[in-house]
Amino acid sequence: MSQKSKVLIVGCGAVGTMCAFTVQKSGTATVTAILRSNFDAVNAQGFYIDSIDHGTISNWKPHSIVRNIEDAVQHGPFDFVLVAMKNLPDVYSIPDIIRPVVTPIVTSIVLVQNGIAIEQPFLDAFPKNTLLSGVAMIGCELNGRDVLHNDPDILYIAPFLNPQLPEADQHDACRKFAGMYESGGAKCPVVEDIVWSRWRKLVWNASFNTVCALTNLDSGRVQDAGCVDTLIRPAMAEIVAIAKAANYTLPPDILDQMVAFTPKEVYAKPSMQVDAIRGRPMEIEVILGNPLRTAEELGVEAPTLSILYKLLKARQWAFRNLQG
Ligand SMILES: NC(=O)C1=CN([C@@H]2O[C@H](COP(=O)(O)OP(=O)(O)OC[C@H]3O[C@@H](n4cnc5c(N)ncnc54)[C@H](OP(=O)(O)O)[C@@H]3O)[C@@H](O)[C@H]2O)C=CC1
Ligand SMILES: CC(C)(CO)C(=O)C(=O)O
Repeated sequence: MSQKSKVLIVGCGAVGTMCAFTVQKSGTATVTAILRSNFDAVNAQGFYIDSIDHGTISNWKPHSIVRNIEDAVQHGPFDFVLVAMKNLPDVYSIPDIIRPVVTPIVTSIVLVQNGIAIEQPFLDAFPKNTLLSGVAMIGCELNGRDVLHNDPDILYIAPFLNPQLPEADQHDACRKFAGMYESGGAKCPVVEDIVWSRWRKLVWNASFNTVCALTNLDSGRVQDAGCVDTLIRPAMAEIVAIAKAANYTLPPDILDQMVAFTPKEVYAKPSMQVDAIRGRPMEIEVILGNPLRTAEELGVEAPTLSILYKLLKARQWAFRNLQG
């Protein structure tokens, strides 16, 4: 019998908990999760998960839970360190945070995060480790120990190739992770071009996430309010133009696809709106800052994204300076 993989979840929020659940359900891994604000609640009663993929599960716990990175070290060395924290390079350095649990050669780092151009800091910090880049098409929210998972989990994944390691080993690690994820009951397609997948998802995140966060209207009400034509489609079109200038061509009907992917009656709150409601830092840099920097380098006009970016930065300033 082959040995179980050791998996550590850093960022066991909405997405991280669903990843932890899926990996543990596969029966092929032992899962350690770092919990912070909800450690005591989960330690006492476990998570309550209401999942469109897995059904209703009460009192679920990862194999081990710990309070911080230092306490996680004893459960390693890890084969996979799955990062599902918010990607906030303006607030913290994730490579610095995970460094104690990344063993050279042994550990593959798996990013399950939104945004574009998020991989390079990890390649720079960990030249001896495989990096897997994952784009999650999931919808979920965590409140305390309660997870509502209402949009099926499809995790597109690929190695973000590290030129210092044999390519075959990186593909092997990716296939191993994807196999584990699929046997846990979710979808995990290995794709050719993960950067293209990131641009594709960014079309939604840079428009719906940002406008919902700024207006505090969910994905249905923001459409009732008329924002699709005034803000959302213009923002989407600018992402498509920046991607094209960067040599990533998206399908001609991508705007219609993304709007159709968002039925009004679902009334979902995108993750950035959830952060805005909670007064937490938002992923402004990886969702708007990075594409805007690419636009500037490549000479693409992006007036709508630029205004959304400035407004979100001001909103974030208010969280930090007026709300403590
Ligand atoms: N929610 C969704 O539907 C989707 C989200 N995504 C992306 O997935 C990623 C995760 O999002 P989401 O799950 O919504 O985020 P959450 O805010 O629900 O979860 C983030 C978690 O990270 C934890 N955390 C923060 N800092 C640290 C740290 N230093 N060490 C350990 N844990 C830490 C937080 O703990 P605590 O709360 O205790 O501070 C929290 O549990 C983001 O990039 C998001 O854009 C992608 C697709 C869909
Ligand atoms: C598109 C969506 C809602 C879920 O896939 C998302 O990415 C988010 O909330 O940030």
